[in-house]
Amino acid sequence: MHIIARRAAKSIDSPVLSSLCTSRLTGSRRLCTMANHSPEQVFNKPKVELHVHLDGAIRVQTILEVAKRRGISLPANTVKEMTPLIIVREPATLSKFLGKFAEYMHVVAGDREAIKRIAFEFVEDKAKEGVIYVEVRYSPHLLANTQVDPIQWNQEEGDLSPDEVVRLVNEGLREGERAFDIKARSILCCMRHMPSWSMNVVELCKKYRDEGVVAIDLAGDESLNCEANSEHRQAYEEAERCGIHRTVHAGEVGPPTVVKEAVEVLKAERVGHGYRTLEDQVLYRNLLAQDMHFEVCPISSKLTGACDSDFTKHPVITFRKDKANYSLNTDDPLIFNSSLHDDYSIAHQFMGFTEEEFKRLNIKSAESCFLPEEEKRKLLDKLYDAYGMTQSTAF
Ligand SMILES: O=c1[nH]cnc2c1ncn2[C@@H]1O[C@H](CO)[C@@H](O)[C@H]1O
Repeated sequence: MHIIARRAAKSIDSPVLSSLCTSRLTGSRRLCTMANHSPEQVFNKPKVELHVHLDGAIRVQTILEVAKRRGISLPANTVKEMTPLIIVREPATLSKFLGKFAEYMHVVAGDREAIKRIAFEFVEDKAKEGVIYVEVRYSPHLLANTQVDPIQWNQEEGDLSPDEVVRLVNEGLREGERAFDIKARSILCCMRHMPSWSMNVVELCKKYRDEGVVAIDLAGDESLNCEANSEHRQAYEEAERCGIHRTVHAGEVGPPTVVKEAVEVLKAERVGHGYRTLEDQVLYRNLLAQDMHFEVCPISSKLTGACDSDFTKHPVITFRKDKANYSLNTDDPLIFNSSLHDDYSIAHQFMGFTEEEFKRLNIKSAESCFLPEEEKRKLLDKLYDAYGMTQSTAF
């Protein structure tokens, strides 16, 4: 099998793989040993990532440096001491996981330099993982300290608006693209518990659609609000009216009705996670027939408690068997202490993914990305080329 490229890689000693594998809740020992000691990297080829949160993908070192510069005291001063305070090691709940953002968001929120920096460094980190196209998402309101009600993370009112946050992230991503030769676009998140922000989110999507913002998302705790509030619905209606692309976190921990609503009411073109779709076979078959894209995040789904902690029972195995349209993504690599290589390794080692399937899912990801058609075509050509395929031999 040619799937494994022999190369020294970060994933070799990946803390997440060893912690996931030594967990009593995970699969077999043989696979664990392989994950811990294998000097090999799964699928060392260009990749596309569609579901990753900017504020869940910050470097711990950056958090420490920004805190120091701003005179913000943290409970730890080194990466080694700070990391355990931020990460989730064992399967928890989505609500508990979301609480982890409070450990560090106050450090970067409201700070222009930090926001631009995290966007730039994000692109560098993705380039190192072999990602050639990424769509990164965040809530501008969670990083602002004015023109947002309520101001988050106990910040004092300042002068950084959600609008300026978007401009700063755009700049950081653009500089990252130039420096690391990959393409990065962004998705702006509405938050389930903050419907009053949503119209502003869609307005920002419209304003910055020519500067790298490609879509709107609805994130946050689906377990608390199963039905989208009318303000979210209005924002999505406006997005559709203006041709802004749409994705929605749905069926991660919420029931299949959330997925149905996302697709039928919010007119989502992709589903964030979507695991619980499988509980409604009629809905699932319909979505398969529509070639709906599922943004799957394996490690995340275990640590948020969204899926069974045994990876050999993961819904993406069914997606693969059914030749569904899905991507593999990290979601929040900071909090899961993971990398995209780790997610691919899990898919390979516990779910039997082959090189053929990795190629197929990356091509489906590119087809489902929110780039304009011509740019999408170029991205697809790059992948076909890197995978030694012509379009006629495509899946
Ligand atoms: O897996 C997830 N499910 C739902 N919401 C999430 C997940 N990961 C992050 N966020 C939420 O999205 C916000 C904007 O990036 C994050 O601040 C977090 O609250």
